[in-house]
Amino acid sequence: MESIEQHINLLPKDGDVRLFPHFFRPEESDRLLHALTENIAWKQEPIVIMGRQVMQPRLTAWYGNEGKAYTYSGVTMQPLPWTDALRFIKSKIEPVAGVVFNSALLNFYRNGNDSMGWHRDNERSLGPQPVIGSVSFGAARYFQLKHAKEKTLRQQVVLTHGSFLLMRGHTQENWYHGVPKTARITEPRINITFRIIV
Ligand SMILES: O=C(O)CCC(=O)C(=O)O
Ligand SMILES: [Fe+2]
Repeated sequence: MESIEQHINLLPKDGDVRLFPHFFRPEESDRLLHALTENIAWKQEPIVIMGRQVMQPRLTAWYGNEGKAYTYSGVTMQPLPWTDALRFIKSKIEPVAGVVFNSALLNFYRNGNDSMGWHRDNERSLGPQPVIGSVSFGAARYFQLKHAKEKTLRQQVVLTHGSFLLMRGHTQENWYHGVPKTARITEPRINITFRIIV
């Protein structure tokens, strides 16, 4: 099994982010990309930014254990039950992450014009020092991190088809992350962030 110790921390301080670029084999990743594209209840949801309702620049879905509701921008969402593909992915990453996840936010980036703005996954419902397991399939996209206080501290990695990124420790307190728009990418990308709602 892959272990965290074989992978260096991508952050210079104040957090812990490890990347496993080829966590799932290419054929397995193709199969999972297909299953997730077809069998997830993808929706484009509105969000409120500075008092105005706008559509999110990507499709999303929320899956998890029964009873683990999730509140996001004032809206409480009930999770859909795990699909086979999600259960399979969860079972592969949990031994490496060293935790058992109970929910997942899924994002579908239709092309390079879809994105995720700078944010921290530091909601109260995730508890202190949350462990977040992020799995990606499809188009390779940049994943960026920037320190909350020291604006010159930045990190960027490419999240490829079948990669696994683990964020833990003080990362969500001290670092923002996001997925910028990218010109010329026409292929979709799916990302799943597995979480623990406490
Ligand atoms: O798409 C990604 O790689 C990032 C997703 C993310 O940050 C999130 O779901 O909170
Ligand atoms: Fe995030």
